Amino acid sequence: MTSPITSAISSSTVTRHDVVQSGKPVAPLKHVLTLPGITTVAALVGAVLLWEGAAWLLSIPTYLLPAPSAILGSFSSIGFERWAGHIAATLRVALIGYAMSIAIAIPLAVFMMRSPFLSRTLYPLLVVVQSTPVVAIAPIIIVVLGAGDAPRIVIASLITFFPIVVSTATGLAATPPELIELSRSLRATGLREITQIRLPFAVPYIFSALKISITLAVIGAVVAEFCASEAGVGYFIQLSTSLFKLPQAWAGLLGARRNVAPAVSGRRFDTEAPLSLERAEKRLNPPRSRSSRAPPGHCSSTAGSPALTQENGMNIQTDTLAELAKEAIIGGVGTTVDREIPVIDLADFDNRKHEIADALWQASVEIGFFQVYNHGIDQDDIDAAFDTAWTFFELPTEVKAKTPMPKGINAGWEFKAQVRPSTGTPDNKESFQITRPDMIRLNLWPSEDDLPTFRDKMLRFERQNWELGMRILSCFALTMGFTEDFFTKAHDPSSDQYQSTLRLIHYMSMEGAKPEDFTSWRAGAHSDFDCLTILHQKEGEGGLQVCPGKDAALHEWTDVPPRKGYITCNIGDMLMRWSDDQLQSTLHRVRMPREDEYMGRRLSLPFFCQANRDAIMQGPLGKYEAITAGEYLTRRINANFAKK
Ligand SMILES: O=C(O)CCC(=O)C(=O)O
Ligand SMILES: [Fe+2]
Repeated sequence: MTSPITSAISSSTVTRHDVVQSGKPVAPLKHVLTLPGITTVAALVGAVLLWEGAAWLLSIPTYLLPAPSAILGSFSSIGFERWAGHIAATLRVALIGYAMSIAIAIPLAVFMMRSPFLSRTLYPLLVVVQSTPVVAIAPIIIVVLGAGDAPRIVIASLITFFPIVVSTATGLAATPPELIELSRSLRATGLREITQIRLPFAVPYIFSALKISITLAVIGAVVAEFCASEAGVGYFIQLSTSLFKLPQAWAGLLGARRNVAPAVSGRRFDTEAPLSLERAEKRLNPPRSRSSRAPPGHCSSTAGSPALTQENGMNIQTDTLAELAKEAIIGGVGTTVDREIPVIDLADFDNRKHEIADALWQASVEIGFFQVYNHGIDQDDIDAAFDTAWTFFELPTEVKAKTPMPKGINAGWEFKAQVRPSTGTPDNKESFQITRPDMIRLNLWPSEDDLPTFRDKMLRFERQNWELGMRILSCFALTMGFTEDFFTKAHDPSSDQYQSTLRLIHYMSMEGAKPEDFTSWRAGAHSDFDCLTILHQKEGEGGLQVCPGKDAALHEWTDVPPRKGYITCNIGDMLMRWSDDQLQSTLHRVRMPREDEYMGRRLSLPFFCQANRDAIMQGPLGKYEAITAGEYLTRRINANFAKK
């Protein structure tokens, strides 16, 4: 096995460049040569030396090709103020034209996407304008608009306009249709569909066009200055050539390359300027370790291999599971409202089964969350399970890292590795997951030396939760018209296909944390993958919030405070599918503590009743295509955990 620490902690500071297979450091020279820009600078210096040598050896006349040293000489003879004046003039024209173009092109693309009529009418006109060489129409525009900056700004704007309109329209139209359907089913307004779904999805397309257009804007400005101007780099080059001052013309050309282009694009070699396009793109569209972005025009995903992208705090996924689409559009903070969470008494279960089944059904159809009491698990057993869980989290990192969670598997230890599709940031937590067959198959139990009796205690608690889960699920089976043991058979614990999971979660203490740490989530908004979740929490360690389906578009969240003696339960996506969407798998999340709340560590122990791998899930109405619980779960896990 590779070092457990490096394989378990995905955000390790050790990079592949630093270590080769043998573990020895990479040779320093090789390291230097791989530094970005070094080889480019070396090639540039070589080319300049060759040019200089050729100019002297072959005695090339200065008016044909001046030597680099002659160009350098004219640079210094021109004077800084003159340079700065010409560069500023070109910059001003290029940037105003570029900004004007963006201000018109993006709204126009939105209108064209909304109106096929407008699109059919305007698109051919745009193609005609684009295919007319700007050099050809520049003199006409100058005649029409007269002297001053106006004609030059229009020319810079015209040349940049087409790529921005076309790319933006393409990005807006490429939004996955299931996301649009989902937003409409959540009654999102047209404006919200554009601003929160289509535009964020189009961000990479728009930025590709902006990057191309920024250099086009400089070309447009310089071309316009060739035709009519009294300042600017184009004017300076034109003037220098007409006076046969070729080294000066070359200096003007290199000055434009060296100063104008990087200034407008915000890039100087590999260093980012504070206002660069790339920085802006990263802000709107932060790359993440596990996201795989398709370049504009390429759709990268196939069913079963989810690809995630994040746009403006909202994740867009290309896996076709509708549940992922639901999670993807609910990353924001939203507001908090009070709602009643149903409370159900499970006492005298066998005699009251039908009454309990009705109460469970009603709660699950309406909100998908409920709390049960008289549930049959002793409070002492629950308290003991929390204590045992803490003995695991207290272990030194290197001991926990002996049992790391393998890729695509719901078992073992992970540290801040779960990135929710809703937020795109890792949950602020660590967890240890117990999925019985995987623990043996992949040797994921902590050893008895490291943690005596842990395994036995956790297995006992796992079994108690399974029993409670099956009791509740048998009520749903009754109401759905299945045999009472339908779900118990689908969660058969004696099968090697068993994949129900007991999860021990430790949310880090926020005592003394910086204000910015409170902007992340302990657990980002999600719906559970399973049939039913049985969630043990400790009184005083709140933070769980739910956002029921019909109100999801309003982003209204409700706190569900833990109460001693009550276990919070919720329907998961497997059961929602299996019931043809009659039962609600509700979005929920764990927020950071508020100022007046307990700031210490938070523990929770959810048990996820996940149907066995070989169970085929399909509801009586066949609303969803049949899928095995094994495939379903793998796809959901892969959409949540970093690829290793
Ligand atoms: O810790 C909690 O209260 C909720 C955890 C949760 O929702 C989950 O792990 O799916
Ligand atoms: Fe959950």
